[in-house]
Amino acid sequence: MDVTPGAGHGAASITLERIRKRYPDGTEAVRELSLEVKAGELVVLIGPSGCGKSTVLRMINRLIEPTDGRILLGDDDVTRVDPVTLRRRIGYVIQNVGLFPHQTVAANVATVPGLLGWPRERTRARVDELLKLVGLDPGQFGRRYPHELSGGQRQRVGVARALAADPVVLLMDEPFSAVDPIVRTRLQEEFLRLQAELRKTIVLVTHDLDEAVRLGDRIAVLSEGGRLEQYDTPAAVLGSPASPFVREFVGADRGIRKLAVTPVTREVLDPLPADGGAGLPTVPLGGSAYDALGGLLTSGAEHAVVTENGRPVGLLSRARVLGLGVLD
Ligand SMILES: Nc1ncnc2c1ncn2[C@@H]1O[C@H](COP(=O)(O)OP(=O)(O)OP(=O)(O)O)[C@@H](O)[C@H]1O
Repeated sequence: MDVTPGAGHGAASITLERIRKRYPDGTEAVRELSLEVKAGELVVLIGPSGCGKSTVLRMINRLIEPTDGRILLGDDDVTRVDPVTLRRRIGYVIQNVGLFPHQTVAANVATVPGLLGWPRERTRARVDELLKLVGLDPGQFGRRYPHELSGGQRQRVGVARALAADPVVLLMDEPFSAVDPIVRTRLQEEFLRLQAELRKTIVLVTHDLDEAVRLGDRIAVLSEGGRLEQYDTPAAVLGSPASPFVREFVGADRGIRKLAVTPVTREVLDPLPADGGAGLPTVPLGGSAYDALGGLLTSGAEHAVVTENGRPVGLLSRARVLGLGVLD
């Protein structure tokens, strides 16, 4: 089994082997797709509307049955596992969360532990732990009903519910798209922190390229019929699109987007001047080239001092930063 270093407890790889989905009306939603997601990896499926992203996601937890092909969770063929048992091992988060409106937040999060017959105390402790994990105070929010929450809070409850029974895989279909852009960015940041801790295997569907670039360890770009156009890191998808389709899809501003996923490394630094760069703006080593450029433009300076643990290690020029956004 393919596992990324530091994969979370029980995280399983997902292997799609030549899967196909033809709906009863003859629509070929997915013609043939093979894809491997390593244990502990966050993979984003992106592509234009109708290209089959949701169909692929729902075949993994068998809300939709594949017409052909195999899907493995770790070494288990999902088509041989009872679908209900399967879904308890897989967390699923959808756009409008799908919380039960007449149940409290705590009861919503406790859904799967309840189905699994966990003792009440264990369930209660788990619910409290998860609400804290997603940044909601259990005492304050546990007794509320979904309509008494903001959109962002509902989304967090959705994530807590999906994580409740410690699933081996998390599937997320446009999880952050129902909230406004500012809340979305904050939820994405919180989610990345959570994932750094949990290291679940996650497949996330989105329309939003910035979200894909920000969240994905790897991005799978799909075109109509679930055709895999490129499967690579965000920097590679932006920097070296594998086909005219991908080039067009990632758009004209991909150079800027590439800066956002490219760190400032020692290789691009010049030596510090004799005065140590006094008065120049500072940027951290390992920070994004995009943020470094932002710092340079805001201060109006041509150079910034790059620091590591607060100590200056070199000089970064505007030209060097812009060079990092140059594309193949
Ligand atoms: N139950 C169904 N019966 C027939 N065709 C369907 C069914 N569900 C989806 N489709 C079709 O399958 C194709 C893929 O749909 P899917 O929802 O997987 O795409 P998507 O990439 O997730 O789209 P979007 O980004 O708009 O949500 C589309 O052409 C859609 O119309």
